[in-house]
This record gives sequence, C-alpha cells and structure tokens, in this order.
Amino acid sequence: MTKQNNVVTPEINSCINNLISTVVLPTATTVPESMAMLGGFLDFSHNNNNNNNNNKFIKRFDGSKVNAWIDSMRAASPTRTVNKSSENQEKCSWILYHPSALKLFDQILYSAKGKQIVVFLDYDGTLSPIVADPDKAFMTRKMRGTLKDIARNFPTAIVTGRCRDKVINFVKLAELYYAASHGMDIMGPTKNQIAAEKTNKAVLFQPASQFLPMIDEVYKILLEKTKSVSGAKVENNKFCLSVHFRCVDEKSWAPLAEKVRLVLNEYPKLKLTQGRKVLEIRPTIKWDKGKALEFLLESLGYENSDDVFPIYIGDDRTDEDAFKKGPRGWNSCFQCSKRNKRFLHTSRSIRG
Ligand SMILES: O=P(O)(O)OC[C@H]1O[C@H](O[C@H]2O[C@H](CO)[C@@H](O)[C@H](O)[C@H]2O)[C@H](O)[C@@H](O)[C@@H]1O
Repeated sequence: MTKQNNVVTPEINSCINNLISTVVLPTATTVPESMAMLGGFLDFSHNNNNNNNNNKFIKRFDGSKVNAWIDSMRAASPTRTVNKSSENQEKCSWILYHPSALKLFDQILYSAKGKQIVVFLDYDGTLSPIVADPDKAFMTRKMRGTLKDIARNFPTAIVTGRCRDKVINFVKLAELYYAASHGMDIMGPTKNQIAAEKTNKAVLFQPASQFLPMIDEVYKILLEKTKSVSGAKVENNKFCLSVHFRCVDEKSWAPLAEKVRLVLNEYPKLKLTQGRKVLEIRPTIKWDKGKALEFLLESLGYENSDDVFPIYIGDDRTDEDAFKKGPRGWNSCFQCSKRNKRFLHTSRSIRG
C-alpha cells in the first residue's frame, strides 16, 4: 500500500465532511438499521461499548438456537411497525452513545491533525441503500464522486461481506482497496482491473482459500434446501454465503432458519452470524473485518502506530469487529448523515 501525505487542507476537510454527510440513510424512521456509524480514534470520556455481545458467533447449531437467530436478526433489522414511543426511547438512548460526526467534525479533524487518515467503508447500507434485491444495491453517482475525492486524498478501502467481483462491479473505482467476503479476499488498487484479475496480481491476501470447495458445496445444498421457501435467496459471496430473509414472510423465518441449521450441523468448520435480515455463513477461521483492517493498516506501514487516524464507516454488526480494532481500540462511534440532525446529542466532551 502506498502512503499519502495528509495535510488537512480546507479541501480535504470538505471531502471528509461530504463523505460523512452522504453515507446512506434509507429512512429516518427506525434506529440502528437506518443509521450509518463511524468509528475513529477519538477518546471519549465514557465507554460506549454497549454492544459487546452483538456480534458473537452462534457456536453450535442445536434446535433452540433457531429462535435466538431470529430474535437477533430482528434486533439487527427492526421492523417498521415498532410503537412510536418505544421507538423514540430507543433512538434517544442510542444517540446518547453515538453523537453526530458532523456536529463534532472540528474535533475529529483536530484529532486527525498531523496523522495519516485512512478511510474504511462498508458497502451495503453505508454506500448503497438497503433494497429488497441484493443484486440491485447500486451506489449513486454522487456517492461515487465523493469516494473518488476521498481516494484522491487518502488510502481508501471498501470492507464488505460481498464477494469482490460484485462489489467492484457496484463501486467501479480501481483506485480503492477492496476487502471483500468479510475481509477474506483483499485486493489493492490497480490501474487495469481486468489484467490484474487475470494474473491475480492485485490480490494481497486470501486467508480462507482452502474453504472454497466447502463453501461451494454448501451453497449448492442451501440453494436446493431453501428453494421451497418463497422469497428466500442464497447469495454466494465466494468465501462466505448469505441466506436472505428480507423477502420471506416473517412466519417462514423460523422454518427457513431451521433448514440452514440442519445444513450447517454437517459442517462444523463453518460458523454463522446475523446481519440485516440475513444469515451469513463463514469459515471458522479467526478472520473478520477487524482483522482485514489491521492487515491493511499493517500493509500501509502503520502497525501499532500513533501516526495514523483510521476512519471506519459501517452500519452492520460485522462492522463492529472493525470498530474494536486499532492501536487504542475504536472507542468512538458517531452517527452519520445530515438527516439525523434533529437527534443530535452533543453534550459529551471529546479529548483529542
Ligand atoms: O458487509 P456489507 O457490505 O454490509 O454486506 C453485508 C450483507 O449485505 C448485503 O445484504 C444486505 O443488503 C441487501 C441489499 O440492500 C439487502 O437486501 C439485505 O437484506 C441486507 O442484509 C449482501 O447481499 C449480503 O450478501 C452481505 O452479507
């Protein structure tokens, strides 16, 4: 990876500000599902790690786990029918711990002064809106322009659960780093994407290659087993799989999850996490978005360095693996997007 100089000029200020304010916020009516979060190295006077258990893997797949998956998936993707007052309460307490990045923008920049900013971005729900069909989660032109600006000034990586080909096809920017399949397929910027693909030259790291045949096998089995469930979709993300529940009637969630459980019982080397109306299946290796972030920082020469200011924007539970990483831990979370201004909470002090 190549280092870029970070002199925080007004132009750079505005391009970070732009990024923070343009990350996707599909509707402003619900809480975590619709809020993009930014993790950085600012040191809060409080510990906002109130989501400690959010991303724990479901270790083994006995029958009682199915309900837990469903509950957890619901919690990750609240439905639009929550009653107004509990919704407001939820919003308020969440916002208390995640103040607005835009409102605290000057402090964020102050903390970044003299340091190399490196930008990490989740794809779905952050750069693209959440839509019913995962193949149609397109990014806007405006977002692409903002990303281009960001990448001109800082090393910039997309860290996603999607497979590399698909996300590159959505983003269409060769100058970025891509950590696809939850960080299990890392690739650097390249001038000629097609040639780089053919020679595999731009690939930096693929820690789960030996799982490819198993993932492929499970993909085919899941396709077969879930085809009777209306609306279910299995997505092959190369080193991991996604079983989509978004278009499935909620009454069929438990039977669908049970089908997934029965398949996974035969594959102890695979584990499962929940996302936004999705169950994600991955190899049991100790590798996640957080490890990918560490890998990329190390490739940039910033291992254990105080000279780097990573910014990570993501909206999903798997992004919390990345929020936890970094030399001093990612102990600051902010909400992004201008549309949430009315929910700002700014009384917290920040030490730079
Ligand atoms: O790490 P990410 O980039 O956030 O990827 C996580 C999953 O994102 C996609 O699913 C989500 O977005 C879809 C399109 O908007 C939506 O239909 C689905 O309900 C969401 O869960 C992607 O399709 C999955 O494979 C990723 O695992």
